Amino acid sequence: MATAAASLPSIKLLAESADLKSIPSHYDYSKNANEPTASDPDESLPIIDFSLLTSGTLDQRSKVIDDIGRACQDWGFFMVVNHGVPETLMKAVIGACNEFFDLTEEEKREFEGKDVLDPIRCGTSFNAQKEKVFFWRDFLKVLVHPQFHFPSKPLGFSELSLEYCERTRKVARELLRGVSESLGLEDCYLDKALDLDMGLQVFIANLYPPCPQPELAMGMPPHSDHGLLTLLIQNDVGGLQIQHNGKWVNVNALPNSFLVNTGDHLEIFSNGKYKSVMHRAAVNNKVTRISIAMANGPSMDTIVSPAPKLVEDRNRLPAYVPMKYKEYLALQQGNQLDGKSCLDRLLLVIKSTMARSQHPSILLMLSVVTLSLMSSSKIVADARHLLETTLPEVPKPELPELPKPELPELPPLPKVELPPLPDVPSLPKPELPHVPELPHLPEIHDLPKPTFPTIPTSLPKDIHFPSLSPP
Ligand SMILES: O=C(O)CCC(=O)C(=O)O
Ligand SMILES: [Fe+2]
Repeated sequence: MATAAASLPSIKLLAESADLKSIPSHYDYSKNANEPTASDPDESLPIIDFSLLTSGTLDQRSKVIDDIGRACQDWGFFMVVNHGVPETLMKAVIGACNEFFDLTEEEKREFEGKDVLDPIRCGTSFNAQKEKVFFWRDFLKVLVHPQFHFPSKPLGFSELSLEYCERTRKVARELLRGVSESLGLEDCYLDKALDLDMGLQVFIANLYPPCPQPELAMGMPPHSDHGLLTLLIQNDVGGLQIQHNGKWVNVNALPNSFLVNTGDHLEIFSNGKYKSVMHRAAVNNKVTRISIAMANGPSMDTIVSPAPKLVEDRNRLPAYVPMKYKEYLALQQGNQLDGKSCLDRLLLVIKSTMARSQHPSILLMLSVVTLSLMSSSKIVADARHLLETTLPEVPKPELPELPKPELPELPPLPKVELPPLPDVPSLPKPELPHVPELPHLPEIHDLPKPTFPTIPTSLPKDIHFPSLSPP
């Protein structure tokens, strides 16, 4: 595939080639995966009025926070209205993206990038080096925070996008404060735990030109996003579909709204309460669709694990192995885009335990393996202590080789009842060593008698005494 990938033209070029009546077979996604078609949703998609979050009364704010929590839990998706980002700015950035994709193939090659973590990358499909079937999509992907990078062409694109990135980042951070509160945490808990001051923001522009056989091709296959929340806008042409209650539903966007979806790192952080939503982009045979997704995540160096407060305080087992965000990103971006396969790797320990273990002690032991990878040293220490003191006879289990799992849907985690800690036996009174008696002090002998100088007893003979007789 590497040869085909290396010579793969942009989808724009292919779509514009004269007389294209059918798609080349390596764009036929239907051969690869029989994806069910989408329909319009039975109920209306959740709508969040952003202005009530920032300037509503206390009651209005707490209602919006409840709505955000419910939307994250039931849908993994909501539309945000009254967000304060000017519509003119949104439209101008979409227009500038269109101009970028209009650059010549050679001009765009300057921004191609090599590595999946390069700050500026453009190309076609998702990861053409790894794919067997390609997607009907060209893209530009730029890391815009904590450092702002951007292509130097077309003129003015970078300045306009900087403004747009900053405005959407503010909206995303405000929404994440609401998300944090909706989880029963302080509004700044998530922000601090995931170091959002240094949070990664990625600007992703997608171009989906008209496709002669839209029912066979796929713009973007089913996937979840890696970050916390993604804010998406489009050029008034629909195509986004999300999975809801096992069915694919069309997202019919409200004018001037952000389409917001939950990402894998929100699922990890909330310990599975807010699942990242599966979504895909369908294509059409009439007009070009452009979308801009702003992915907002933790800082690249944060090791993300389920929020300790959600695990410790609520007596839950963490359901995901911790991983540095940067490594997760490299893993997801460096492979084929395949549903939630990347996130599933972090879930495997628990899943395989659930699937194979009949014995709660094995569940406990494997949980300790999970826990020992976690940052909360208190939980790890408690769990290890428990294992050592209550289960000394349990042999280390021989874990079978895990096949590329066809795993059943994860049933809800059972609450593991931890046995009470054993009584600590009282320590025997220590035998104190015998302290030897002090030796007698030596007797102080009489001081030697001082020798006094001998005082002469007779006067010297030659002393002359004056005569005492009267003269
Ligand atoms: O274009 C769309 O509607 C979806 C894009 C998307 O999912 C993404 O860029 O991650
Ligand atoms: Fe996405």
